[in-house]
Amino acid sequence: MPTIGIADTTFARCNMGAAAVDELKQHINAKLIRVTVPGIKDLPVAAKKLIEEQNCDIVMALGMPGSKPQDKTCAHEASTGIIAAQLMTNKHIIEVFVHEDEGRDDKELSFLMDSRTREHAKNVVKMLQSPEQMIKEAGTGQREGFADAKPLGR
Ligand SMILES: Cc1nc2c(=O)[nH]c(=O)nc-2n(C[C@H](O)[C@H](O)[C@H](O)CO)c1C
Repeated sequence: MPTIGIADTTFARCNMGAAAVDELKQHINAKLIRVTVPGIKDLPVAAKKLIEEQNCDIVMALGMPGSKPQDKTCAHEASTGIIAAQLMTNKHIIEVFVHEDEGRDDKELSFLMDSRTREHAKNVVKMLQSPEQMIKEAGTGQREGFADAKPLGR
């Protein structure tokens, strides 16, 4: 049985961790280990600890960068840290970030945070259980949250 780590933040304005747990439970029989940290810059070490200390096979790193310039910088730093943690551990850490200004209003932001989390949870299940399905979807313009892009058909 695989072990999946879920790391989320208190900074986010929706409970992304709960959405991930709910979606994963619908699709996979796995041990789920959840941690919550203050913000996205705390996610890299949280994910690394889930992999190294809790033996997670894969981790979802969930967060909401705010809309201010300093939040954008923070998001870039957090992403760099998450990539470094992946390289250090040789495990995937699926970064699920929803920028606060991606939604036109609170309703759309809430929808996006939930739907992007859930669609990436399904990606995690596929990556663990049926990587061949990911290959089938290569180049199909998949987008998590909003509508998929149109494939170019070549
Ligand atoms: C400026 C800033 N912006 C964000 C953000 O947009 N989203 C987020 O989740 N967290 C932010 N933080 C907090 C940091 O990620 C971190 O939690 C603190 O610096 C403590 O390590 C900070 C400090």
